[in-house]
Amino acid sequence: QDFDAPGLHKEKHSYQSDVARLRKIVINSLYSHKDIFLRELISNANDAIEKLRLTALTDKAIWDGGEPLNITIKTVADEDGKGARLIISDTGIGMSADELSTNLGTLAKSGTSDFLAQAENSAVDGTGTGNLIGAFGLGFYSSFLVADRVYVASIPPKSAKNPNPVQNVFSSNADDSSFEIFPDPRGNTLGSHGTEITLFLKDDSIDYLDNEKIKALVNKHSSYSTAFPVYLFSQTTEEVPDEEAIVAAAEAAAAAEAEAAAAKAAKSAEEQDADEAIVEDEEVEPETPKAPEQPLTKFVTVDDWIHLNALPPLWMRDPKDATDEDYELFYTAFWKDYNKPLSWTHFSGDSESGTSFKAIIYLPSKMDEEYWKQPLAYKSDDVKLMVKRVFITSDLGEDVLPKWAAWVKAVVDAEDLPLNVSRETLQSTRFLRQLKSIITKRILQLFNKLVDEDNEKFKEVIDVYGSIFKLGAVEDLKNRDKLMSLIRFTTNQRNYTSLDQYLENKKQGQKQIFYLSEMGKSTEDLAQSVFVEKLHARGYEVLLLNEPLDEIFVGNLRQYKNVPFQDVAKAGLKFGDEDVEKEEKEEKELATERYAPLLVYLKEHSKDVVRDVVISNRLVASPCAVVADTYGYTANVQRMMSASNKKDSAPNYMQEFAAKAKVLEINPRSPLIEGMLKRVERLPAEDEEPDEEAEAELREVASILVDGALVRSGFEVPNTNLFFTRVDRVLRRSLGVDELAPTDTTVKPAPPVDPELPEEGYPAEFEYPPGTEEPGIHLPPHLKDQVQIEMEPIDDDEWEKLQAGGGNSEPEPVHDEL
Ligand SMILES: Nc1ncnc2c1ncn2[C@@H]1O[C@H](COP(=O)(O)OP(=O)(O)OP(=O)(O)O)[C@@H](O)[C@H]1O
Repeated sequence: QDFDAPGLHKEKHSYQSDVARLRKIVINSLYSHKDIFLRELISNANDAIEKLRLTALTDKAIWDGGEPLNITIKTVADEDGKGARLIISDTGIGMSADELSTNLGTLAKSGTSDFLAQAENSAVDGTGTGNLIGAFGLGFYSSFLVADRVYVASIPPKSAKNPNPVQNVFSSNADDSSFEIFPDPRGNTLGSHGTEITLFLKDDSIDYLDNEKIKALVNKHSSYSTAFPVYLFSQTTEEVPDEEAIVAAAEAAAAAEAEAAAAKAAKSAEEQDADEAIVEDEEVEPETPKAPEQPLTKFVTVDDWIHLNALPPLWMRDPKDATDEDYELFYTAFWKDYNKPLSWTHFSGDSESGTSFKAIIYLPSKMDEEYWKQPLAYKSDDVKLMVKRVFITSDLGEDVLPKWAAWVKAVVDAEDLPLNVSRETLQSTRFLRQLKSIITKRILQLFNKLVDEDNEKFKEVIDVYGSIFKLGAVEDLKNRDKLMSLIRFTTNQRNYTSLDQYLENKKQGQKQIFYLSEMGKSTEDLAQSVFVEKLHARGYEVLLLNEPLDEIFVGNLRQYKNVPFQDVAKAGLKFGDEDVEKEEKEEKELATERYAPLLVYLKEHSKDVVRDVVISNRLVASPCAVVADTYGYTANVQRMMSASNKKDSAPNYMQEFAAKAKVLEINPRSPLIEGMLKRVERLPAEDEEPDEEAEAELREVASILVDGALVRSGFEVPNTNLFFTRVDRVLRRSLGVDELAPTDTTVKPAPPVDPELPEEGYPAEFEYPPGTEEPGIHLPPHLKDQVQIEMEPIDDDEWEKLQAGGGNSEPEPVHDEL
């Protein structure tokens, strides 16, 4: 009986809407990647067998270790008229009718809707379909790339919940929005557990009937997807001895011999009779009759199961026998990461506890986004522990790796651990405790090897792992020095500079490592900062830090090889060359004397923002800058503090104090500052008649100067509106426009309240954009930060037309802009 036999009771179910969408995307956009279906189905089969084996560790009734665990592939040409089929079976955990319906009819993944929206977009513009496969395992639904009809027959093992499991079938057509579930009309063909997926191939996919193609595909994409054997059904024609023909031939030969003997006897009797009569007759031997010629072999079709993944797993092989491609394919198959790994190391060893093991450690080329959300709480399941090639667990507990290395992907195969080791016992084994230092040591070695051997690759490493090294240096005291030596910085002079290189470039007398830190700012912008200008002009190197971790990093470490870090935006900066410093000191003293009136004036004027105003020796071209005290907040830290304290309404005096702990530094060589000094000096003395206009003007210039210094130094101005009103006034003055001439600020008020209430709800035919439940403007996620919505002004005529159309008889005042 087949799946479509008449009279079967088939229960019809609808696909969850996301499944319908996903299937559509898969079918429409991944056409040129059809091959992936096989990899996906083999990977599912592997997972199902793995699950069976793991469940059986605690419940022997499920599988006693006797029956073989394997995956089989069989092709059937359309000789029986049912259609060409590819059948993929496994002896895994199987599914009940309910599981068939939930697992194959719904998507349980979080973030699926986002993914689908993204996928739909990339499918529309034809880009990124390759990435799409990478971003999301398309799993079972990729079957529909090659099949227009799919049947999944499955039976779960006997369990307390399901003591008499039945083999059920899930069936669906590629274009159906529903699927059916029904008991398998063939009865139980799968034994005690397992799944069989029958793909009725589309006309354009008949080439998957070719065993050679299947072999090539499994070799390329799936030889590492599973450690369980994958067998391909094959039929070959062989020439074998044809027993029947041999017997018949022997009989025929015997008969012919007998006939010949009889003929000979008859002839000799005849000869005796005629002996005297015909003496001259020549003696002629009677011809021996030949047995009819028959082939003694025949051609038979021989069924065979070819083992496709017979090579030992990659980690068990000698690294010399494996190619880069082998390592890359293994990585993809094992961790389902479709981005090529950055690098890897393959080694074997003996732990101190005497366990010998083989391992491969990979550096992924992208950090899992989840990692950076909470690097110190990230728990990976990417270190896979095997015992004698059998997967045991990837849950190795909290501390299997240092936090900074929790992203690593590794497979470790231990020879001498018991196969049925439970997670709890495992965690107390010495081997696991040693694993942490083994893996950490090897990762660091791998990074150092890249530093020594492959500079270009190491730059890629820095782009991905740069922040990780900083985190590690803060968090992992034991490996701090090694991690510090891996960190690279952009400086005002070069890129990818290590701290050792920085120290080699240190100038005579320099006793500080100079840095400027502002999160999120480009290093180009940082290099232009007022705080860097003099250091740069004099040839000093300054580390330009713009990553979130940087401030924490320098704040925690404070020094490298006994040389302290110095924030160039803070007080305490010392060049260290005594002569210059002496000269500068004298210059500064002279300037302080000369600029005393301006310093006093500015100090009074900016007392709400800064603690003091002083002559600067750090500025070259800029007129002024705001510098934080050693204990004060830099602009960067102040921004971080105010972002994290927005909701905290209670005033924090410590913070206010720290925020004000900054100094305005002015550049005595700047003409602007000189000009201001002159203006201050020209102000009438206290006992003279005040010149209100001149005073107001100077106040304004001073305010703009202080605010400008704040902005230049990365701080926010206290009152942006006021700042711009002042700039506006100065601009008017410089243009000779009347400062007090008012701007026409009249606007047309809104029309009166509309008495008509909008209808509730939305029209019946209203369709929300896919993936949204709320009305509104919905942008696909990749456009969210790039698109701004602008309202178009409606001109008066148009508005009046609208008004007239709306039946409003009285002319209403109208808006000139909406
Ligand atoms: N051969 C199988 N045996 C048992 N269960 C299966 C089999 N194939 C699929 N399933 C079940 O169906 C679910 C959905 O499969 P699907 O391939 O769509 O996604 P997935 O395997 O969970 O994810 P991904 O393919 O992205 O790894 C699986 O999680 C599993 O529970």
